[in-house]
Amino acid sequence: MSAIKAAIVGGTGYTGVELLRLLAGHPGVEVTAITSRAEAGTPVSELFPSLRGHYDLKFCAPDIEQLAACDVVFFATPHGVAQAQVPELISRGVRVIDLSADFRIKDIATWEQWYGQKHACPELAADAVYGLPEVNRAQIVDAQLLACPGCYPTAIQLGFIPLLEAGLISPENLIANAASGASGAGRQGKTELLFAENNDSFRAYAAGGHRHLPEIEQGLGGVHTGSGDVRLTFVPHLLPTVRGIHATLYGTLAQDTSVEALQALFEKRYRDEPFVDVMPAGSHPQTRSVRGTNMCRIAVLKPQDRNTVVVLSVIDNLAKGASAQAIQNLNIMFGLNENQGLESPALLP
Ligand SMILES: NC(=O)C1=CN([C@@H]2O[C@H](COP(=O)(O)OP(=O)(O)OC[C@H]3O[C@@H](n4cnc5c(N)ncnc54)[C@H](OP(=O)(O)O)[C@@H]3O)[C@@H](O)[C@H]2O)C=CC1
Ligand SMILES: CC(=O)N[C@@H](CCC(=O)OP(=O)(O)O)C(=O)O
Repeated sequence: MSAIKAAIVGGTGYTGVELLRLLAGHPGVEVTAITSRAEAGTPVSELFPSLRGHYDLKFCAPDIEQLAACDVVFFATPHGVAQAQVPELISRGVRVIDLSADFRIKDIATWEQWYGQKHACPELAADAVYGLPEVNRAQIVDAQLLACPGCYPTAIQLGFIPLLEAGLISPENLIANAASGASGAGRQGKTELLFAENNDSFRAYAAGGHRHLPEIEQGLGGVHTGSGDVRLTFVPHLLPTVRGIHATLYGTLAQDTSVEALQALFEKRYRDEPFVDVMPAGSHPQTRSVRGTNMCRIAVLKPQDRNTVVVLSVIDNLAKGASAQAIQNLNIMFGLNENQGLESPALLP
C-alpha cells in the first residue's frame, strides 16, 4: 500500500510540531505539506533542529489546491480556522482531522456561546465524528471529518466512563480537578505563561467556567446509564511543567461498592484498549509515566468509609490529549494497525 499523503495546517504550533515528531516514525504516512503563514519559506529543520534529517519540507502558506491533493489534512490551528477551510476540502473528498474545538460540540448555540463567535458550517459539525476511540471506534472508521477531543476532556472522560456506563455514580455531582502543563496553552507569548510567572508556583484558573465543560458533559451524557443529566464541576489548574495533565476525579457512589469491584470494573472496561492502562490497585500515576506517548494511565481508589470514588487519570496533553490521539484516529480511519507510529514508551526521567 502506498503511503497516505498528509498535510498539517498550523505546523509551527506545539500540536503541529508534535504531529511532525510522531509522524517521522510512522511508516504509513508521508507529510507532503506543512503550513505556517509567519514562517512560509523556512525549512522545517531550521526552525526545529530536533527534526533535522527527518523532513526536507519548508513551511508554506495554506493553499487549498495543495491541501486538496492530500488524502488527509490535519488542522492544528486555533478554533475558528478549520471551519473556514473544511467545507471545500470535504466537498473534494479529502478526509480531515481537526485538533481544534471547531467540530466537537453538536449543539451549535452552545459552541457559539463558549467560543464567542458564529459557527461557519453547523451542518458539518452535525456530521463530524468525535474522535475518542474508546467510545466511538466504529464510527471513526468511516469518518470524513474527525473532531479530536480536547486535552482535559480526554483525561476526564476516560476516568469517568466506566463508572457512568455501569450506573455506579450519580451523574449530577461529578467533580474534576485537573492540572495541565503550560504547553496546553499553545506556543504563544503571553505574560501569564512566562517561566518567571509560573515556575515554582501552582494556581487554578477559569474556575468560574472553562470551555471544555460543555464538551465533557456532552461526552459523558452519551455514555451514562440511569436517570439525570451529567453535571460536572470542573476546575483546571496550571502545572509548572511543559507537558502533562493530571486529573483527580470524584464521584458519589450510588450504592456501596468495594474497591476491588471498582478495580475489576475498570480492568474489564479497558482490557482491549491499547492506550488505556489501568494501574494496579493503590497506584498513583505520574504525568511523567506518559510523557510523549498516547497512553492514558488510570488508577481507581476509594477513600476508607466514604461513598466516594476517586479516579486519577494522567495523559500527555500534546499526545493522547491532541496529536498522538489524532494519529490513533488516522490509523483507525485508514485501516492501519491502531498502534502504528505510537509504540515508543515514555521519556524518563
Ligand atoms: N496545546 C495543547 O495541549 C492542545 C491544543 N489543542 C488545540 O489544537 C489547536 C492547536 O493548538 P497549539 O498547537 O497549542 O496552538 P499554537 O498556538 O501553538 O499554534 C497554532 C498554529 O496555527 C497556525 N495558525 C494560527 N492562525 C492561523 C490561521 N488563521 N490560518 C492558518 N494557520 C493558522 C500558526 O501558524 P501561523 O500563524 O504562522 O500560520 C501555528 O502554527 C488549538 O485549537 C488548540 O486548542 C488541543 C488539545 C491540546
Ligand atoms: C494550560 C492551558 O491553558 N490549557 C488550555 C487547554 C485548552 C486546549 O488546548 O484545548 P482546546 O483544543 O479545546 O482549545 C486552556 O485551558 O485553555
